[in-house]
Amino acid sequence: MNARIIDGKAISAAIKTEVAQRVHTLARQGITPGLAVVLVGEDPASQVYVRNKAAACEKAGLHSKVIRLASDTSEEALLDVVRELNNDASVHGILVQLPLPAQMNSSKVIETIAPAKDVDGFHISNAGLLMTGRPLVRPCTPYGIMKILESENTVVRGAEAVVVGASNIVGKPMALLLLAAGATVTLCNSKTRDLGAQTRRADILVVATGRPRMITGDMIKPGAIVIDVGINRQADGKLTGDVEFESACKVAGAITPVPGGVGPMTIAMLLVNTLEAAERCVHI
Ligand SMILES: Nc1nc(=O)c2c([nH]1)NC[C@@H]1CN(c3ccc(C(=O)N[C@@H](CCC(=O)O)C(=O)O)cc3)C=[N+]21
Repeated sequence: MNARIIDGKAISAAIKTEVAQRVHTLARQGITPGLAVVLVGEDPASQVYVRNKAAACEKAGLHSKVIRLASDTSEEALLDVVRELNNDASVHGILVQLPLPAQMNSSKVIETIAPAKDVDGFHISNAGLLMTGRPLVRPCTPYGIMKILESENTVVRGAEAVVVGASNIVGKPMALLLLAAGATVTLCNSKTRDLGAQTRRADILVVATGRPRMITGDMIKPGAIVIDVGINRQADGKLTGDVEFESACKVAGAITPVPGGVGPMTIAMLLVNTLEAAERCVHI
């Protein structure tokens, strides 16, 4: 058997087209959705992501600005920038690129962002709303994965879903979104005993560990849908996921590639979250 390769670029393009239409509708009411991305330091990977986000905004008709701060910026100076953006009516979404330099307390920075402008969905208030089943802003990567499942017509209700990796950014919100959609969810972490025994039960397997190729074909249930969140740069410069693609393809029913899978969806959902933050300004 050979897995169907899920085209995250195509799914994200369709979402971005829909965003562009809704941006056009808002424009008639005199509102242009605005995203502010704050980048502290010169991490080259972060620079690439930030450029991609800005380009995607421009293409969909959103306004975006990037605020670049030196890597030795103090936490208080960054908090001042965030507070200023909170008070800026032209800014509907604020994203502080992670990871932050060591002198910064990321939680404190995230908790300073106004929850309604927290388009990453990382603020404790958005995390709490998601946990209690009335989400406001959903984290972009898990939200994008739900859109992939929808686009693949995957039956989530009643399915066995296994999430590997329990981060606040991907694993935990992913588990909550799958649970809300009716899946039976197992959330694995780095201490999980016999990981393969867990992953082999999964109809839906989401892997977000940051460990290149750790999930191999023998750990996958035949016919499963496999979602690879990993983006690992190899020595040869190429990207690889957290799933060993070649062996996984022989067992899975469908699989997301890296690149071209989850990554583009994250950006598309960032646009959706920013658009919806702007739409909420009209409705209240
Ligand atoms: N506050 C915050 N929010 C984030 O959402 C956030 C962050 N910090 N820090 C870094 C990670 C990483 N991230 C990616 C987004 C898109 C791609 C993406 O579009 N990837 C393409 C190509 C990537 C390439 O070629 O380098 C793909 O997978 O096809 C990747 C990674 C968002 N992040």
